Amino acid sequence: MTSNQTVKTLIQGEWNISSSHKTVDIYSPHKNELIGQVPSLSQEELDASIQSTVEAQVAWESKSIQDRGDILKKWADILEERKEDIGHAIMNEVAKKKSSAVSEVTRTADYIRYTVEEAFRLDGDVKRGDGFKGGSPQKIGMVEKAPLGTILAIGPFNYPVNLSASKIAPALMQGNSVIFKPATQGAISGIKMVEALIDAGLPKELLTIATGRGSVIGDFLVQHPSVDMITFTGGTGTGRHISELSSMIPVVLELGGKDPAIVLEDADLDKAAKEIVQGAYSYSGQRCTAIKRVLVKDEIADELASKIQTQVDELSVGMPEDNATITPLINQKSADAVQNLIDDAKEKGATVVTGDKREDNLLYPTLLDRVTSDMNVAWEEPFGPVLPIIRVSDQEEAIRLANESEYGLQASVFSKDTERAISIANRLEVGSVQLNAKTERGPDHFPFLGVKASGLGVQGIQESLLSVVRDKVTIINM
Ligand SMILES: NC(=O)C1=CN([C@@H]2O[C@H](COP(=O)(O)OP(=O)(O)OC[C@H]3O[C@@H](n4cnc5c(N)ncnc54)[C@H](OP(=O)(O)O)[C@@H]3O)[C@@H](O)[C@H]2O)C=CC1
Ligand SMILES: O=C(O)[C@H](O)COP(=O)(O)O
Repeated sequence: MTSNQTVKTLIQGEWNISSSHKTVDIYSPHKNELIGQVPSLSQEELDASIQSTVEAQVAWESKSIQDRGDILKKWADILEERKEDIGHAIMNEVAKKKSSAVSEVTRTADYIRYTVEEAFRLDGDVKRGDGFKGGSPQKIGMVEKAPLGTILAIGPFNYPVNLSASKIAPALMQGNSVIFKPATQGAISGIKMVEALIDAGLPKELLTIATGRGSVIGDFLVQHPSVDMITFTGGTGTGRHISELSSMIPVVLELGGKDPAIVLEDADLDKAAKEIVQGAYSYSGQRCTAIKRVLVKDEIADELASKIQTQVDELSVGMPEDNATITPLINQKSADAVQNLIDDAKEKGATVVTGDKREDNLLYPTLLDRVTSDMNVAWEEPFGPVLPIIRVSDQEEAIRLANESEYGLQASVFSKDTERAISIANRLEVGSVQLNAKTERGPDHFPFLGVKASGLGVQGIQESLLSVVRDKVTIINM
């Protein structure tokens, strides 16, 4: 494929390829064929584009919030009009089943609309000087929310449109400009999403799409002196690296997880099994919020395992075009990593209840029982369709194992005794706890956060809007 088949990126206010003609190949995970190329930008090109994006921010900030909102609402409408086309790109690039790929686009349009409305409601504050002992009533403090400047938004492959727009929309709405670094596997979808934004009327200079491999351009972007804030979703290793490199700027990190489902003896086991299977296996387990281990009381473990197995065996396995739930993983390396976890558990005595079958990067949904703490799958995050069942003797052991993980994104607790479930929830070191339901991010206006190795800062619509502004205080001395 030559460079004239390369998908153009947005640099210095123009849709363009790299002047070096260097590109990165994008292969479809399930067809295993080249589906396009994106420009591999040099540091010099990025630097020039960041400069023009920084300069464009001044005029954008001075626009009225209504005008900014109009452009973003139009963006949402265009995304919805193009949901099939963009959904198709997502499906091709990350092997997400067609219906979920399309609903990722409509979910994104809804997210943008809510962001606009929420931004209208986020007013500043007025402080009285005499509210503090000795303060003068002649002093009035006007506390406004000012944009931080230029936001570096870095997204992961698994939601290449939604998790990018959920960073870009709040940043723009609050008057910032944006450097968008899409995941390489997902960059074509990300570019299509930005095309819709430009067609909605966003000034082109206001956004740079920094295409190229994160391993090549990532450190340069993160350390760029014109970046005023970083918002990142991706792996914990990358997130840690970014937080070490960045200096004196705010950073929001949404990282990996090892979400436990704690199932108590008084739970509705049919409901628990259904929620656990949906939570663990949708999009082949490639979700940070996927249920990644079951901690179950020994006395009900056989029954629960059997109910989970029945449902796992009903999951459709195949291609994203056919709307299969289990589709090929993002690449061979990821499939190898998941397979290694399964093999390690088997060697150490785990029981394969179902699954453990592989065709290239297509892994069949796998359920492991009698997983113990010496097995890697008890602790590591598999970004794939494998679920370990860990049997516990009592509630205390479940809480201890849940909290022993380095991760702390979400957890589920299944019990008919709500007070008991809440008291367990209060002891879990995670961002959110779901009572009697699977772990998941939505609804999207709820705060979404991870603690420990799962993240730093909070997303969610209001929280994301607040993460890209600072207080600007003007004191009137009457
Ligand atoms: N908590 C949450 O909300 C979520 C967490 N995740 C986590 O993300 C992981 C899977 O996503 P994946 O895309 O593989 O994650 P990665 O961490 O591999 O990549 C995420 C993004 O970071 C970029 N990147 C890579 N190196 C650098 C660097 N040095 N500096 C700056 N950016 C860099 C990548 O670019 P490139 O693609 O070019 O390498 C990509 O855009 C899982 O661990 C999952 O749990 C995923 C979704 C949601
Ligand atoms: O990337 C992820 O995994 C998401 O943040 C989780 O979103 P979901 O729970 O809506 O799939």
